[in-house]
Amino acid sequence: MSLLLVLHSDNERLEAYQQAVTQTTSEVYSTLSNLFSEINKAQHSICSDAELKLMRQYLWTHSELTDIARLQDKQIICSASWGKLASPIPLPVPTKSWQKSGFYHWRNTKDALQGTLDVNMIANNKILMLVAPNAYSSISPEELGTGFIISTNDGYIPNAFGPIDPEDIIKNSQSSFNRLVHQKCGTTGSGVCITVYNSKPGLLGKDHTFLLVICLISLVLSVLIYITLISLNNHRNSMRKALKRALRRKEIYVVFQPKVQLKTGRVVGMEALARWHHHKFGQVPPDVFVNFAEENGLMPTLTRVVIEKAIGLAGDLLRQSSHLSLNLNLSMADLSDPMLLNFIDFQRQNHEFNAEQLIFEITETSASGFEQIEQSVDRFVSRGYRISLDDFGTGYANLSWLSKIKASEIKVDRSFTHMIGSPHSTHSNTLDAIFTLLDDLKVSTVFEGIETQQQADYVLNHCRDALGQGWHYAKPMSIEQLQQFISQGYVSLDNIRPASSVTIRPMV
Ligand SMILES: Nc1nc2c(ncn2[C@@H]2O[C@@H]3COP(=O)(O)O[C@H]4[C@@H](O)[C@H](n5cnc6c(=O)[nH]c(N)nc65)O[C@@H]4COP(=O)(O)O[C@H]3[C@H]2O)c(=O)[nH]1
Repeated sequence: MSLLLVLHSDNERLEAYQQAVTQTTSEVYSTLSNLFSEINKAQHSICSDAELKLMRQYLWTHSELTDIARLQDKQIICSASWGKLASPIPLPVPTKSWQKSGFYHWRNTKDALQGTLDVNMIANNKILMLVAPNAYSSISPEELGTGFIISTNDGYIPNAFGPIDPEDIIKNSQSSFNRLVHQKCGTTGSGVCITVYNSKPGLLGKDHTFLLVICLISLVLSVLIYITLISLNNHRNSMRKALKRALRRKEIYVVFQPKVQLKTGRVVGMEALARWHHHKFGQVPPDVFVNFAEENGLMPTLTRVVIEKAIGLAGDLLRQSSHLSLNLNLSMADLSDPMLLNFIDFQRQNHEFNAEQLIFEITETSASGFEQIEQSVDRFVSRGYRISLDDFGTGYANLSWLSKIKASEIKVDRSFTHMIGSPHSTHSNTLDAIFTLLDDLKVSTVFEGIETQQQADYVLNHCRDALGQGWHYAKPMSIEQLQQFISQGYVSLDNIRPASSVTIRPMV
């Protein structure tokens, strides 16, 4: 990520650098072409005092030049700095000549007058300009490894600066992982191309302080990640220990949520839901500790504790009211637990109620191991227990499950119930499809998560025999509250109505 940001900022900086080189080049080129035409236009006699005066005025006002000279027969005969020469100086061989325009160029050649400095020179048949070596100093790159190249459209390079052979950059002008290259042609008004490059993009080009800062930041981040992972691991470890202890001490407790027949408002059963309160972690949500138990192989114990507690609390009620059922949640691991059925039988026989009053909820979480699940379900059914398909509509293989698993109840996930009243047409289409499917299946259907009267009415209008569960009727509660709820009817508890105009009737 940080590398990408560095590369992005490298690109932006190179773009700005290209603009600066383009601007300086335009200025130098327009100065030179103005001077050529101004001196030509002046029509003074060659090397006269008037011409020398004019050349000096130009020289002093243009810092890009070190001298302006007058030529005759390819020899220098006077210059703004040196005046009339005692004897003419022949011009060196140019690096490049353009026959058509009559211009010559010398790149990095010894100054034709003094022979000391390496300069760039440009001339036509009459005038020679010596370009100051510092003409481009204002755009010398600050970045390590950055340079520029000015090239004409016939491939000649009048000026270049930077650590890499300019020919090499022009030949391979594509950017690569170790070189960023930007090239633009025709933007200076003189037809030349400006190429800028960074031969050390990304972290390669950063100075030691920058790299040190990056290393320190990475180190601090690694340490933070390490500490977070360690503390997460410690948290998991201490949670694992706490859950084990809670299971050993049977501190997991059970609450019950009533299941209501929508058309009569009668309570027909209840679902047992596990709860865990820990002095340090607080009230841990069941989704969390159930998953945690699954991941840590604690599921067989958790399921046994919940079943024992739920039957222990609700057993008498079930014996006295044979029309009531108790829903218990099972995980996939429980289905393949060979001793679980015997444990359930034992708990049930202690309280002497019918096997069919127990409904075991299973959730489709994976399409794998399907045959094994089918066999386990058959074992439960053969002992008289009932099976409920929980969270219907959210699993992997609803229809194939329905055709093979001997489920006597389907619990429609609350996400569907919550679509009721939604203005989206896709939601009402989905609901229509669910109701048609359920109508064909002819099994008992429970709508989970009914929270409003509107939802209760809608379900009842589409499915006369539907059962419902949700906060509209009651939230999960203790067994004492449940008994009171059943005997009084929920109207007196929450002051809410049953579906349509149905009145709730006290049970038992
Ligand atoms: N928003 C909304 N929620 C409603 C409403 N009515 C009921 N609920 C919640 O919906 C969940 C229904 O249980 P579930 O689908 O079996 O889903 C359960 C079940 O899969 C799992 N679970 C709970 N107890 C046990 C257990 O003893 N064993 C196993 N294996 N899983 C359990 O944890 C899940 C969550 O349990 P809870 O948090 O108790 O959440 C419960 C219940 O409190 C409503 O109107 N609106």
